[in-house]
Amino acid sequence: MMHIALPGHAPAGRRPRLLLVDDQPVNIQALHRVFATDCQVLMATDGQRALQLCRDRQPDVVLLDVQMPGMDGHELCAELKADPLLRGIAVIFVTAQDHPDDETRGLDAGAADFITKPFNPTVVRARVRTQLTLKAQSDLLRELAFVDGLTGVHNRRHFDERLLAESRRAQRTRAPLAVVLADVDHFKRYNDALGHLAGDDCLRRVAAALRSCLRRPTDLLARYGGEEFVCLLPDTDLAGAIGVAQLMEDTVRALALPHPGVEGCVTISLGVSAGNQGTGLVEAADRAMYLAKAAGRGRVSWVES
Ligand SMILES: Nc1nc2c(ncn2[C@@H]2O[C@H](COP(=O)(O)OP(=O)(O)OP(=O)(O)O)[C@@H](O)[C@H]2O)c(=O)[nH]1
Repeated sequence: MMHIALPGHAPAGRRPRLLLVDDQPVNIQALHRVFATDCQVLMATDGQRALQLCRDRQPDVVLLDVQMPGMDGHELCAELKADPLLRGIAVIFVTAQDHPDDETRGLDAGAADFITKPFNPTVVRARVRTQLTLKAQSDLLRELAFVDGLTGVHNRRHFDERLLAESRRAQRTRAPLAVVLADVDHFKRYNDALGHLAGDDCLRRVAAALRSCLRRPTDLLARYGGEEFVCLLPDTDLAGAIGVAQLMEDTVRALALPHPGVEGCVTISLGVSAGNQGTGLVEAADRAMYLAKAAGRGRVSWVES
């Protein structure tokens, strides 16, 4: 078999992740042999299990049998394309049918390509490689679109998307989820005293300090707007999140950035909330942050949910 190198630039440097869906294990085995060396291969023999794997493991490409008992390939493809968190997964239908109407139906449902059985391994590899390259490029563009230009941390759009995904996960697993909001104190006075360029530099240094406080790969820091930052901490309860917030307060204070507007140094006020579902967490953290402001700034407050 001619060897075609598969792109290795999937998100976070991981190997491309492929999901094989077919109700006949023998077909899955045949495809598994083609991709086992280059890809992380996930397998499912029914549509429901495949959908769950898409939610839990976010494959880059799905090779999907059209005819399956229960949820068939078209239904699964429609489910994926209707979900904002899953619609980026490229779907390639693998089917015994080669009637143009079937192909049109599949492409209309959002499939990226079509492969007919019995398949030629070299052709399948080439087609999957094309989809993996396109997927890696669109992941890169998404990544760039999700970064804040001033500070280099994620932006609010990315936070909102991750909050939705982590909320679903927290509800499913009953794991706690925490949000920390951090706002630079008297930042208007800082800008007024030193100018906007110095203000921008201050925001960059605060962002770097906040980022240094996050240790887990699943923790997320984003610029929420202006001089406000937000952290999403999966699998973290209120006590854990208060600890992270306190470390952030200490770390920014330790920068000892002079703040002429208050005759002291730059501080942040933080609000913390935690719960089993994302809805209301940001609002609760915002309320807590205003409590920290009202209590004198440069401190952490929290609300139980
Ligand atoms: N330099 C700079 N300033 C910004 C940026 N985004 C927002 N700001 C400024 O941040 C200031 C926020 O002011 P306020 O919302 O009144 O809050 P504050 O002065 O920090 O006061 P407290 O939050 O009550 O401590 C405004 O002057 C904004 O212009 C930015 O990207 N760069």
